Amino acid sequence: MITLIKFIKGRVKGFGYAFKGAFLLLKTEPSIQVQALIAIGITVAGFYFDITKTEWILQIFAIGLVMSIEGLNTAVEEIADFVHPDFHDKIGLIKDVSAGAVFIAAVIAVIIALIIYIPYLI
Ligand SMILES: Nc1ncnc2c1ncn2[C@@H]1O[C@H](COP(=O)(O)OP(=O)(O)OP(=O)(O)O)[C@@H](O)[C@H]1O
Repeated sequence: MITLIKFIKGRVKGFGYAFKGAFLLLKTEPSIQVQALIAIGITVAGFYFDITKTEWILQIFAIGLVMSIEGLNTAVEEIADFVHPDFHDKIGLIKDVSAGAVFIAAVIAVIIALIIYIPYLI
């Protein structure tokens, strides 16, 4: 029983840290702020065009994919700047690869958006 309470307390604590991290990202990261605005815009579009349940799922998945990978990209950039604040080719490569992951997710999200909305617009 005590182990279970400890476990639950640990998870609640972990959730608190994660919530703080998400809040910090939204408060301090311009790219996440832009993505959050796009997410709001596309959500309004979803209601406007009355998209289907499956389209909502795809849309929410795409938003989550881009924003969560952007969060990880920010973490990678922070680690890179912390372990090696000076210019280094390897740090540049690490940051480029990390940004590349965001780019892939963003391209996927745009493709999903086009598949959803083009039929409503033609
Ligand atoms: N210490 C460094 N050494 C070598 N190249 C770097 C270094 N810091 C940044 N770069 C290069 O500059 C690019 C931009 O890095 P930066 O840390 O400014 O990220 P950013 O794309 O502006 O991040 P964001 O806009 O998400 O905060 C990197 O992708 C990398 O090519």
